Amino acid sequence: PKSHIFFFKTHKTASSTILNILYRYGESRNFTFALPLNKHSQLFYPYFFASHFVEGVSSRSVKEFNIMCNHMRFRKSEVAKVMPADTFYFSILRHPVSMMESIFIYYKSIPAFQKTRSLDSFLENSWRSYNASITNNHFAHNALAFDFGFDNNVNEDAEDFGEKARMAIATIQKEFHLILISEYFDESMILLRHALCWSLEDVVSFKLNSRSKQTRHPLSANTTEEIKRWNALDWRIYLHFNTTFWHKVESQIGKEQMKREVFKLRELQAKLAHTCLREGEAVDPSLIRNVELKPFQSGAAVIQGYNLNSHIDELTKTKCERFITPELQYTNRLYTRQFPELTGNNKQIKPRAKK
Ligand SMILES: Nc1ncnc2c1ncn2[C@@H]1O[C@H](COP(=O)(O)OS(=O)(=O)O)[C@@H](OP(=O)(O)O)[C@H]1O
Repeated sequence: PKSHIFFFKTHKTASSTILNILYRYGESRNFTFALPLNKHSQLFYPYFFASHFVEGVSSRSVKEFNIMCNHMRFRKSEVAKVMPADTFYFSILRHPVSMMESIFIYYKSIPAFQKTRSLDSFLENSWRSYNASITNNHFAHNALAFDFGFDNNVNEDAEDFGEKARMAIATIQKEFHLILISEYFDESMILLRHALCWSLEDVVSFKLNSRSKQTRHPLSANTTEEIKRWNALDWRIYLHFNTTFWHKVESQIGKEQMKREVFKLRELQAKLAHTCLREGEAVDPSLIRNVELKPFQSGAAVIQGYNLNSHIDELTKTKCERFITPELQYTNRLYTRQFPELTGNNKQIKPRAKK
């Protein structure tokens, strides 16, 4: 199995669910994580990543890192300074239309969205009134391309658009071993487990960071097309890697084997949900009984979490708890475990605001 792993955590793409898988895998094997400096929850996003953002790099207190997976603005040359040469690089993309719908609600308080009623009204004026130079507005325009380190302020009608899109795709292709697709999350987990030589049990998860139904908004056909035009660079990148994803499925696993493994994975997940979860599924934050397990809330989104079954033994409880521990709390815990000398008992350990 691979033990040097870099997961590039993109925004609103099911990346927190993958982060949880990596945290659990690494924690149970005593792996060392490349965590953000000073107990931050992210690697100083939206600045371009620099190796000294990782705790233990400047101080040289860590000899070797196994896993790096927190939010960053990607820069391969800097990641390569932290991670060993044989590191496996992977990431995940989501359909730019549903991604934008999620982003609009989750980042409702960024300047570009703050005063807009709906995604439709934002898109009606975006070509004229979007101001790229204001902090955090990058979430509103080709957010995926921005995360990967490209210029996100590009227009489909510009003469050099095709060249920019080809360059972005070629760069991602060169720098990553595997690109997963949110819409095919379970299939993605099967591809990942094969690439990492992991067992099926290693990629079992519960969906984290999902929005409550009341904060989801169906989009019209017109809005869908507008989003594809506005986020044309993300759309091109997504189309390309959606195709390569299915090529990989066929060449590396085969469609029939994939079906069988996805079926088994869902069975394992259902069984675990039955054992661990009080309601058997995600619930709104107001219904979460243990405040320690409440996920971070943002913008106009209601982000769901889980309650544990009350009648489970201690060992099972510890296991179940790891599956439903939100990103910020889990990152804090790993940091405390990894750097006990930097987290004296007198320092309070509480989740920081994330975005
Ligand atoms: N397993 C699985 N399959 C499909 N989709 C999933 C899965 N896990 C999480 N999600 C959806 O991903 C959205 C949250 O993404 P992130 O965790 O990347 O968000 S964040 O950037 O870390 O805040 C969020 O999307 P929205 O609900 O549309 O906002 C989650 O519902």
